[in-house]
Amino acid sequence: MPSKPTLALIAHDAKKDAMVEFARRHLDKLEDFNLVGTGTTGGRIQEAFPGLEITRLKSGPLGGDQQIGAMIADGKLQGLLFFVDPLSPMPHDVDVKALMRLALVYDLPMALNPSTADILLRSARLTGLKTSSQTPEVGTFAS
Ligand SMILES: O=C(CO)COP(=O)(O)O
Repeated sequence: MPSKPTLALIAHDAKKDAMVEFARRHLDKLEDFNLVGTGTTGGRIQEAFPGLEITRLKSGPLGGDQQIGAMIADGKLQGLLFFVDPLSPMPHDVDVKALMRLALVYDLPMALNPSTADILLRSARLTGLKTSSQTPEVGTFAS
């Protein structure tokens, strides 16, 4: 039996309630994935839903975004739900940007707000049809 696809959940502080609410709406569906999350986001989800397994990485500002970026580069992630706060300055803005950039480089399904995440989670593409292990065309980066 194929292993479950891996889905990363990340939310900035102002969006953490929205992420918990999103998880509540999709609890059944989320069980179809290996879940990983940045430290605080993962903690909030664990606290709200103790039966749901989620691997917690470091907190975003302490390297969690970069850990998830590395998973994308290694082909270990099939989807990213990243509820971004567009109204607050972030000390780790460069990490946020780098993570989104890798999701774009590898054409990883990525949702940045709950309404798009609702759509993405319904997509068959996310449930195992795609892996992010393809290396982008080297020519893409030629100067
Ligand atoms: O800062 C984050 C993403 O950029 C999220 O990290 P936390 O889930 O640890 O708050």
